[in-house]
Amino acid sequence: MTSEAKLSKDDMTVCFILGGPGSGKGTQCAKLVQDFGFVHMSAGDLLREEQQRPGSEYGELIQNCIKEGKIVPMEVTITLLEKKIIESDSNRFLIDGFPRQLDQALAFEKEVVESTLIIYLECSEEVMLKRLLKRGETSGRIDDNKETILKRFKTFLELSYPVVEHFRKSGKVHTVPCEDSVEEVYARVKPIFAELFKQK
Ligand SMILES: Nc1ncnc2c1ncn2[C@@H]1O[C@H](COP(=O)(O)OP(=O)(O)OP(=O)(O)O)[C@@H](O)[C@H]1O
Ligand SMILES: O=c1ccn([C@@H]2O[C@H](COP(=O)(O)O)[C@@H](O)[C@H]2O)c(=O)[nH]1
Ligand SMILES: [Mg+2]
Repeated sequence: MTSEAKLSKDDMTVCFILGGPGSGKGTQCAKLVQDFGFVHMSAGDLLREEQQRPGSEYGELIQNCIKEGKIVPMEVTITLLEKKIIESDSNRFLIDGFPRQLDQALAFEKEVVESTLIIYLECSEEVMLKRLLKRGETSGRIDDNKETILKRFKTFLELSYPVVEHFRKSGKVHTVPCEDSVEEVYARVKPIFAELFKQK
């Protein structure tokens, strides 16, 4: 990583999709991809891919962090995200579940590219817990169990939510209540994108 942003906000659009564990980030991103042609990059998925890549020097570190609901050092995550952006033909990206911590937000915007828009999916822990326990019946994710979910909630509140607060000052954050059905939540998200970006 260098000390200056490598990419320009004038040439590309990066939207951060933030929210607690199980708030529905991935679900809403899938719908935005269909309607607005963004490339969806889930930081968690990229880390899981890297963890499983034979020969990865970060495999064990990533696995331990995910199991404990902790945050993987930003050098690893930013390198994976940056590589995906540079390799892509697109210039519209939804970055789901990143930045997870204030220093990550500052580093990514300074060294890679500034974000255009932030969606914050607001959800109670009660609803998120219910969704994640249900997802855990089939997901196979090592962090979809009650013990890890509670740790993930703590990490979100203490380290990740301050990222949302930070971006609020820039006026880029749109807070979306997300305890209703997928379609009802998307009916709130879609107009935000429709106003800023052309539909496919
Ligand atoms: N609005 C909704 N109503 C009911 N269930 C939902 C809703 N949105 C998502 N879900 C379900 O909740 C679970 C979590 O959703 P999703 O994977 O999109 O969340 P996430 O924020 O990406 O979670 P994580 O942070 O763990 O990656 C999934 O099983 C999904 O089908
Ligand atoms: O930027 C990130 C994103 C994720 N992690 C780790 O992965 C898990 C799962 O993330 P999901 O977004 O729920 O898929 C998360 O609890 C962290 O341990 C990360 O460190 N940095
Ligand atoms: Mg997800």
